[in-house]
Amino acid sequence: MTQGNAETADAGASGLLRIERADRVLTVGLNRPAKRNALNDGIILEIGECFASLPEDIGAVVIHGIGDHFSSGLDLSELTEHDATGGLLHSQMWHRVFDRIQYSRVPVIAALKGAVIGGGLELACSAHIRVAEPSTYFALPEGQRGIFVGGGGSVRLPRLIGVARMMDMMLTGRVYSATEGASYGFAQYVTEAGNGLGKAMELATKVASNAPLTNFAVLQALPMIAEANPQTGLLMESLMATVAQSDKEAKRRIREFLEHKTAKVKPKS
Ligand SMILES: COc1cc(/C=C/C(=O)SCCNC(=O)CCNC(=O)[C@H](O)C(C)(C)COP(=O)(O)OP(=O)(O)OC[C@H]2O[C@@H](n3cnc4c(N)ncnc43)[C@H](O)[C@@H]2OP(=O)(O)O)ccc1O
Repeated sequence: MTQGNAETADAGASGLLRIERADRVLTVGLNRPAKRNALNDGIILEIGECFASLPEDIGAVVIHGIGDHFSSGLDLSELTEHDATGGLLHSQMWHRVFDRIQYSRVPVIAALKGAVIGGGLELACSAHIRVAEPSTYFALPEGQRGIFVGGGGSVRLPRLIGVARMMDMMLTGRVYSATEGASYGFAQYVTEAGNGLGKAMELATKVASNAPLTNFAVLQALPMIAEANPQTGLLMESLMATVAQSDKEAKRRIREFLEHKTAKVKPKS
């Protein structure tokens, strides 16, 4: 990990990640541009360490790619070293790391550009919000390589884009542009060229200003509620709402609004 400034998290020192901090936002840069940020074991393990040891006062994380691409996916030069058992362990290692992202205490925003391929797309899907520059393209070329997704893609991607579209992607190798991707749910924002990281930082600063308990409920409870049967879901919602509103942070924020001390909710003029 490259030391960005004195407040940089301490996930390792290999240079595979460039981790920097701006106020309450941590940026995690995949730093193998010569290999188009292909995800080798080293970089996956460092991502895992980084998310396991997020500083307590961090409010959001932005993950991005150094160079022209987010990530070209699994480092294909390493996969050939695995037998079946090794393959299983490898995939499960990715699952653990990407779960740390998905179940992170704070929101994670992926700033995408260029290639978002295979395991790179699986990584992006474990984030909570995805921002794409116009250069971004999404693809799952596993079929061409004779492999299958191994980073949780078969679980997370159908939930974003549907089983039929994922089947089409995997069977035909179809490449989706940034705008197509956004319309299908790969990305929530498409920015101007060169502004992906800036937009992601802007969003991260905004989400980091939310009450931590609300962010926690959105990240941890919302996905479970959405998949639960309606009765269970509604009960979970009521419980979560009760916990959140009894927190002193909610009381403080609501009082500030009633005393006209905080911003109103208005559309941008
Ligand atoms: C099965 O268990 C799994 C699976 C997985 C996840 C699976 C996957 O991710 S499958 C998808 C794998 N990725 C690809 O097939 C993409 C391959 N790369 C490209 O198509 C191109 O490199 C590019 C991304 C479009 C960029 O093109 P360009 O800008 O022209 O750059 P290049 O000259 O091609 O590349 C420069 C340099 O980087 C090397 N490289 C690029 N991508 C990879 C890669 N994915 N793996 C290894 N190396 C890569 C390329 O070879 C060049 O190297 P040189 O030495 O020649 O300079 C997950 C978990 C499981 O358990």
